[in-house]
Amino acid sequence: MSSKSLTLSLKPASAFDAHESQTSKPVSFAQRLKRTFSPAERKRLEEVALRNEAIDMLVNCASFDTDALLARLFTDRQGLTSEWAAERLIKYGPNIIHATKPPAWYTLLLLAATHPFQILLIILACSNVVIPGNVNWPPFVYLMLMFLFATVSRFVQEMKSTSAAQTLLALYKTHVIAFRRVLKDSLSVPCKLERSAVVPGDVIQLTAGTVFPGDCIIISANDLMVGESSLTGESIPVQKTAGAVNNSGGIFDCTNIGLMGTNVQSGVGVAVVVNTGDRTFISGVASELSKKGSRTAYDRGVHQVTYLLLGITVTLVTAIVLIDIYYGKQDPSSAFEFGVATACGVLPEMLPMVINGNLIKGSLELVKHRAIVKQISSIQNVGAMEVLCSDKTGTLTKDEVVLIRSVNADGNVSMAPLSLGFINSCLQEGLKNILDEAIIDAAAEGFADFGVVNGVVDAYQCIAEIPFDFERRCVSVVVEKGSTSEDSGDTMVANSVSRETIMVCKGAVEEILTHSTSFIDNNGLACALTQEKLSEITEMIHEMNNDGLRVLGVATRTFAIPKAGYSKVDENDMTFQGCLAFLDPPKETSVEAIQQLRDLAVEVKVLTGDNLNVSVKICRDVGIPVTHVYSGNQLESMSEKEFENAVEVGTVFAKLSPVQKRQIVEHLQSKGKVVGFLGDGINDALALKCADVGISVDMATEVAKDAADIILLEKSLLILSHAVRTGRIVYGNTVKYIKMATSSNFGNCFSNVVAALWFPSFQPISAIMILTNNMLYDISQTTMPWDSVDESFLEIPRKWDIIDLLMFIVSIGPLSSLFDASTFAINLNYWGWNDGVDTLGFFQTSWFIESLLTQTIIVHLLRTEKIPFIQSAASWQVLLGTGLTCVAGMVLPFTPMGSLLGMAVIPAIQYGFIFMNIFLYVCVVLGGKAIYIRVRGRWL
Ligand SMILES: Nc1ncnc2c1ncn2[C@@H]1O[C@H](COP(=O)(O)OP(=O)(O)OP(=O)(O)O)[C@@H](O)[C@H]1O
Ligand SMILES: [Mg+2]
Repeated sequence: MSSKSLTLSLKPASAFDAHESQTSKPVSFAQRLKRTFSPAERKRLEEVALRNEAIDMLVNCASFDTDALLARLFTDRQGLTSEWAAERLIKYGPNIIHATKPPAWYTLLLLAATHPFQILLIILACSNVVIPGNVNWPPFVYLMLMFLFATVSRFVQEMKSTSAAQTLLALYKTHVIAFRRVLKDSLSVPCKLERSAVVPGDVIQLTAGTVFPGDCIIISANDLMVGESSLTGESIPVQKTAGAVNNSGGIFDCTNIGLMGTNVQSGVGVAVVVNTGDRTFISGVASELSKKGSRTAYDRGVHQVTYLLLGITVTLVTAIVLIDIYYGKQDPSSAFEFGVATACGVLPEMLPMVINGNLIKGSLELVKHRAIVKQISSIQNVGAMEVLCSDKTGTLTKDEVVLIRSVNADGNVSMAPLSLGFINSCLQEGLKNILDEAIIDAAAEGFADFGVVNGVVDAYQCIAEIPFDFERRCVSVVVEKGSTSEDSGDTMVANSVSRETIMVCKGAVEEILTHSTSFIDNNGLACALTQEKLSEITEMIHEMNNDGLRVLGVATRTFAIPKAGYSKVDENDMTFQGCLAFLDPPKETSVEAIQQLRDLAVEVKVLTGDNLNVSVKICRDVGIPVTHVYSGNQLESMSEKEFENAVEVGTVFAKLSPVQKRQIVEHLQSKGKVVGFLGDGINDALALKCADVGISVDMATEVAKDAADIILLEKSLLILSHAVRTGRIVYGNTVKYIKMATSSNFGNCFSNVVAALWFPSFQPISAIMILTNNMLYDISQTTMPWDSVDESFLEIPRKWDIIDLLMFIVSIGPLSSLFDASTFAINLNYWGWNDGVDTLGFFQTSWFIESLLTQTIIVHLLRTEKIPFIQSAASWQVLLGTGLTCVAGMVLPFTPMGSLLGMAVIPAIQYGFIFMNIFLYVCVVLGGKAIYIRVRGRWL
């Protein structure tokens, strides 16, 4: 290592140091912080100050010319050396936003310990030891042990889910191309860097699909259009420029700034990274954005369930407390304590644990089927998916596009379109996709026959490019014949390609024809493109499309005098050179996969940017109905009503722009549908982000992968049917828990109201017994993710339905109250346990056992719509869990722990009464279930 490079490598760090030392430790600010805020708040505020400073510096940099900017960032156009990059990586840390890092273990522990349920346990525990003269240690110890157990189990579950999420994220990587060199004097090479390895000063390449890896200043741009919807919600891309700008308007007015997370929609360029990780603009809004972005069907469902349960709890508990106070059964503080314990009984506080357990299990299951779930909650949305919108290439068709025909405007085989297409595909730097690859492959073969493959591209110098975009659907390069290999091109390229400046445009054939005024005939002569000829060419293209061929048009325009710059408006008055036809055959598995999705009641719609005829042909081949097909233009000219109808009935939508793809997804969602979107292109990113579940593939563009929730390691619809089934199992086991827990807890709570009115002088169960009951039941429920789900349940999409949940709770819940009432009657009248003092232990113990047993046994009835054990049995884990809970409940009164809880050993005959009650209860629930299914048409 030379001393020169060492000096240079140290410079950046010290310069940035100086910058930071001004910002992070301004003495008065720090002192003020210390005086006013807690250490955690102080840290957060310091971070905010640092970020603001970094953003100010970014805006400041926007006004620098490129050389000054690079000097300021201690880098140059060749990029960083490996050593500089390594030093900066140590200094600034990996390029990760703090908000997306997993919480530390102590944060999880703190959250687990401060859950309302846990706080209540502490309050109840302390209430036994704080009143002087009434200190009761055993219940205190018991409640504290309960607190410990609940905290540890919640903490372990949270740790498991965090590490599973991290494992899944580690399977998925995002990249960017940066220029780096080994030493200062070495040649700079573009290298594929993982996004987390990008550091300030890195010089990165921008092509369509690139996601800005940090906050950057653009130093070179050619028709660079950047999508900022991830930040601003605005779907129209913004034109970016290179070079100094007036920065007085702020960050969004500086057209040379590319912010982290935004992406290149079209065009090419180079940018230098200024800020990374927590210093970026997006890091300040990351948590807000993630909140906004996560309102999927699942999240909406969970929110609704939470509010519903809170509503029910508050209503019933208020009723109990008021009745107790009214009858003077307890003093207000004990009534409140009892009320809170009852609330704990109703709330399924294991819900987050059960949901997480289910999600983790499902996500890890999907990895086996070669799909990575980026956001584990998406797994439920896949199960709920009713419509899958998909693009066409690589999904329905193979990812192996082959060029099979190159024809002129007369339909005769001609090498000119291929050679021109080849020049265009090789020289364009923007979006190179499988069509370009197919052209290059075919041209290489074709040219090889003529022995001139090498040198053709060298013979032409690209002087300008008008990059591809999905609105124009074409790309142009402007070339000049170079001097290095005089003869090489002439044999291949049509006569019109001479030594002049020529623009070669290739793209969707309809668009190319619209902008052409002449064509090259069989003799190589340019003729006027009449209406008649146009119809003839269109007819020829239709025929190729009907054979399943994708067709691109190629046209040229010659400039006698080179222009200073070229843009879209120059793509006019062109000479149509001919067509390139590609074979894009459907995958063998597509028919089966579509059928599988249909069997799972998932409707498939194809949303493509490609031509209508070829899309219809492919869809027909794979079994997608093609009776209602629409093109983007048709949709545009429709009234709102017509559009709604078209989106509803249509199965194939062609020639769509990226915004139209998103509009269709949005519209389906507004009709209450859960929508999935499968796509891999830049043009799919908006729709992917907007869908309830965005699905992309590992080979996709970075922007599509970024927007997706699930990444398939193989682009196959077959994986999707596994994903759908897994999602539905996850949903099934979650909803089972919610319905079972809430309905039986609701029943118990309702029985408490009945008891409060019936025998106002004492409580049917003590607060501590409610908590014990609740805890035993919850332990048995932790086995729920391992339960099996009936095949019939997996047949249709399942989504959260709050009305259904409410109906379930109020219809099934109170059934248990009937038998609770019967136990109360036996206790009061047969045994005479009604003094609320000497016989209180008997009364409360017998109801404790009865309520725990009914609640646990009923799990087997509620978990399936079929006849339990005979037609559908739970998994062994659930059988074991519920069995042990029942045994524990019955044994408890005989143990010292039982007496601690105030339990008494009840007469053997009372067990007989309880079992009889339970038997009758099971019969009634079976009957109730049959009626419920008949009326509501569903069970779970
Ligand atoms: N490399 C290219 N050069 C020129 N034109 C292209 C190129 N790639 C695509 N096009 C044109 O743009 C249109 C839309 O692009 P594309 O087919 O990739 O859209 P899409 O919605 O992703 O379709 P698909 O469903 O097939 O993936 C194509 O039909 C084609 O006419
Ligand atoms: Mg595509």
